[in-house]
Amino acid sequence: MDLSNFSGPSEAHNEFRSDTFTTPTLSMVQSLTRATVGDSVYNEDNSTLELEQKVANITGKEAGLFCVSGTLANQVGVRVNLKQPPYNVLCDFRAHIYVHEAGGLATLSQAMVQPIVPKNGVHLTLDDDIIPNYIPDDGEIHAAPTKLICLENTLHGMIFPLDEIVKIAAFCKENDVKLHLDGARLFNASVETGISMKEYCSHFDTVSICLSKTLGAPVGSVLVSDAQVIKKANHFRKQAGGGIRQSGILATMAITAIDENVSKLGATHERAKELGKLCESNGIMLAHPVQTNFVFIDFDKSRLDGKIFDELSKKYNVKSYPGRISFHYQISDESFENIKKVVLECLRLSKQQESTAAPKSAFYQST
Ligand SMILES: Cc1ncc(COP(=O)(O)O)c(C=O)c1O
Ligand SMILES: C[C@@H](O)[C@H](N)C(=O)O
Repeated sequence: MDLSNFSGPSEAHNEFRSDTFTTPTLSMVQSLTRATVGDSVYNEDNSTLELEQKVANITGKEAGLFCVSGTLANQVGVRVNLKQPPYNVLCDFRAHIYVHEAGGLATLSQAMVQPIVPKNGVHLTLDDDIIPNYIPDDGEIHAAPTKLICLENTLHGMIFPLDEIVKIAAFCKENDVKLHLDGARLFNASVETGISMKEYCSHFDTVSICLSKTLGAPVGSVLVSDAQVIKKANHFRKQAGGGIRQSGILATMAITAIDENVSKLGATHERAKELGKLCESNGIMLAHPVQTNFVFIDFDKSRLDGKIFDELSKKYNVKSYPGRISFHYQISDESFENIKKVVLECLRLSKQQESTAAPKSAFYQST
């Protein structure tokens, strides 16, 4: 069997569009020899049960539910926290669950969503953002009471401060509001801060953890919570068509991704920070501070030309959005040098061209 496709450099070696492009490794493929093939709709696949328990143990929760995507893990995580409409969900206006999950909050949860622009421009705070937008469940029939708050850590690569999480969690407990974390890149936050996954997750009712991005598994996320909550979440997952039959082959690859790649996240952050420093030392404005694996360049304020960036990306054989440069552990040394050349040459040529209408970056707009 020719496995050379998995043993050479990853196809994602020059991929800066997203860490979702990470590809399965030879060790992940080899893990398939250990995969069980039970029907996990009946909770009879041991590899899937092993993965779910592994992530539950890492996060300090009782149970986990393997989902085929972070979107499904989030949407089931939201739904399982909500009981009787009308209700309102508070989140950051940039939150993935609001911007990139196809309106699932409205359709799957019948939720009114209140997207909030954080006053500090970086992350939500209890006093400045949550409390002013919180709607009490006091019987006032014109409103939809707030019954869930969703945080995201990291959000655009930025780490949500633990002290603020603690304050928001205490508020939720005092006001019978549930708290969900979109932890698609929580491993990145934990590696960067040294704060354990258990500590972060202890403040939330439900947490979704992605394994298919920064960790490099081909598929999957795990929703973690109390056992009773996960039992009900499984019901909503099935309702959404998310019941998976022989998921053991995906589970063993995800287990391998956790075992082998968490330790590699720090190096991806260092590269992102290096690119961020290079930008700032050359007068290029960043839309967000670089804290983990994303560099968000403010093309408008920096007067950079997105078309020039795209042309240079082709010239240097890298794939990237102008406004967001994403790092992951499969980026090659050569591609890292090339993305730096793209950014610096884009600055030089944009200045040269002094285009008066620098087009907005194609994908992520700065706030
Ligand atoms: C913060 C965040 N949450 C959730 C998701 C959803 O994950 P998926 O693309 O697997 O649905 C993503 C996507 O990468 C994400 O960036
Ligand atoms: C686009 C979005 O769904 C994906 N999570 C990304 O960050 O690339």
